Amino acid sequence: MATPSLNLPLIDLSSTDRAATAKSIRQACVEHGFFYLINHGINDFVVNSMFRESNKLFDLPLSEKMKLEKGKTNRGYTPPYAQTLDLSSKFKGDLKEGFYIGPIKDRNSPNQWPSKESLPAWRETMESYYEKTMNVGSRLISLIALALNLDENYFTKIGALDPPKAFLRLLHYPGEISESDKGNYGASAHSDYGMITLLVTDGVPGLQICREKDRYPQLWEDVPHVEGALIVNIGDLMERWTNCTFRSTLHRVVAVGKERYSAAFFLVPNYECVVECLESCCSETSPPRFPPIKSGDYLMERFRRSYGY
Ligand SMILES: O=C(O)CCC(=O)C(=O)O
Ligand SMILES: [Fe+2]
Repeated sequence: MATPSLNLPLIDLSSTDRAATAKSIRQACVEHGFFYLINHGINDFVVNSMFRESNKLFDLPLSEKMKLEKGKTNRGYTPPYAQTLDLSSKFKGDLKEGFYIGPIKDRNSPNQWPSKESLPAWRETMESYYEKTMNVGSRLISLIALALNLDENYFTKIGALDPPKAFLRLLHYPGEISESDKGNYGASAHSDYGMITLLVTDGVPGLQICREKDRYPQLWEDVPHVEGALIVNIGDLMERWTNCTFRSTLHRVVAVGKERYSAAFFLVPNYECVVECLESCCSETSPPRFPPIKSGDYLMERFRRSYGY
């Protein structure tokens, strides 16, 4: 049976009617946990430059990339099979390789960069993409606060974005796969861990979502490419904050026999921030479903399990 395709909502970040935009965001997050963001202001040149440099990094020999291997602070290169997003997967790991870039100004945990000799424009290009996406993410978070009937600066005021914490993960999925990897995934089924994720892809298909995670059998639907749009999805900590009013939707990347590049920007709450049910999302009849948890504790545990350490 062919996989159905979805018509996810389109949210226009340039709209001056913030109340109407917040309303559309609320509907998208309640119904899908995924939407397209258009008119976000990150121009094609910035996105294309990011992909061009990302391509160059993944083209380096494995031995070169392994010199930049990610440590426990989550910055640097992750080879194929390093992570298994679906903890029930029978394969030795997901097919993707990746590269994490953390907060640019974080002096305690510096990023790793390829040498200027091998990739002279790399760092500058990635820092520029990171800053621009962070800016879009912050604007979106204030609209999400409005969508939750909160003050637009709510998440900044409670320290979730102070200082902002986000990881840009460049991803590369192989085209051809070996016999033993038949049935394996580029990225196996998972939901993201943080507040929101802002994703761009090179247009090669593969991303699918499953809206009802508890339904059996699961129904997976293709997320079509929309030129120029970012794909935004809600993460698990936002789902906890909203007492499941907003959905953190299960998704995966299937192997389509074609090489694929994407870049996921994970906006996560500052590690010191305590995530607990928002007042606007609980009532006597709908009490909090999760106990309060420190963002850093939650995220470290999720990372640890997916990387098997
Ligand atoms: O590459 C994609 O389209 C999705 C990646 C993803 O879901 C992730 O890295 O969390
Ligand atoms: Fe994801």
